[in-house]
Amino acid sequence: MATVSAGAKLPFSKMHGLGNDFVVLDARKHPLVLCEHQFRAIADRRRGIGCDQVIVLESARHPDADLFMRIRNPDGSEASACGNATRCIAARVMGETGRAHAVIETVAGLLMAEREPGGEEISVDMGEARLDSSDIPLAEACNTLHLPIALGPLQDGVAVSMGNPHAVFFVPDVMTIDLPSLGPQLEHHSLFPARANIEVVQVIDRRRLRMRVWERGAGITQACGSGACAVLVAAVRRNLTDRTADVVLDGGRLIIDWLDNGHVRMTGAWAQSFSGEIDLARLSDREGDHV
Ligand SMILES: N[C@H](CCC[C@H](N)C(=O)O)C(=O)O
Repeated sequence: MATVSAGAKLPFSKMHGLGNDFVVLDARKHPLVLCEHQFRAIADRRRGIGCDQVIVLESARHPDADLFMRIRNPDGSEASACGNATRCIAARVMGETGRAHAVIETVAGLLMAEREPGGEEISVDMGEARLDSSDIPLAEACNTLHLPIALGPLQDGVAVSMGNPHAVFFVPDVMTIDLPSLGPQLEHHSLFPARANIEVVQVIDRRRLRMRVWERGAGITQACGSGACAVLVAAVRRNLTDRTADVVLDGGRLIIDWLDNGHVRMTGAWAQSFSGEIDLARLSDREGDHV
């Protein structure tokens, strides 16, 4: 793959799902190799464009897929799943093809997406929820329904993988939890060798959950699609909700279904914000540099 010359100007588009925002780079025609520090610089809200994840569109590897979606967190780490971005990219593919469905290939596998009647919302089959310690992954074999860690008000969590690791903690009121302090401590807990996305959730009733999230490699975001899937699965495993529920995040509502085949379907809105060009020569990872 050709690396991007320092003087390159990169076209991008901004999209978001419930306020979880993305810089989208289209490398389907011209392969793109960016260094970790360039991803960090692009995602930086002070020195770069600013986003929760940088999404790179690549040519599909799988014959059934429309494209391959690569996901990078603001810290430069690569993630295997991003529910909100999957809805945005699926909507973009549907706009390009005129079809009401799309197949998005990710590191975690093929994701099937459909446009809902009315077109405002997209449903994505996010694949199977994985529940075994080794699949999360956890550093030791344990009961993923009752994690052996406690930090202040966050205790007795539930681990779920949606292709990326999540630790879900049930609390009486999500607005009382000091996520900026507790989130990073748990993200980096020794039980999570690949770190973890941390969700706090309160049960409103058997069809409604309220959650907030500290995302691995990103911090607090307005919404986390894979996290909402993990929260619903955890609540069903604890017999706190039905297998379909509204999950209300800071940025809005997702409908999550844990299907009989073990897959999790997520339905929600998406949005295109604006587009522009990134002048890579001006992006720098040095603290204090300004674009
Ligand atoms: N921070 C996540 C990736 C983004 C997930 C989130 N934005 C979503 O919508 O699922 C991770 O490292 O696994």
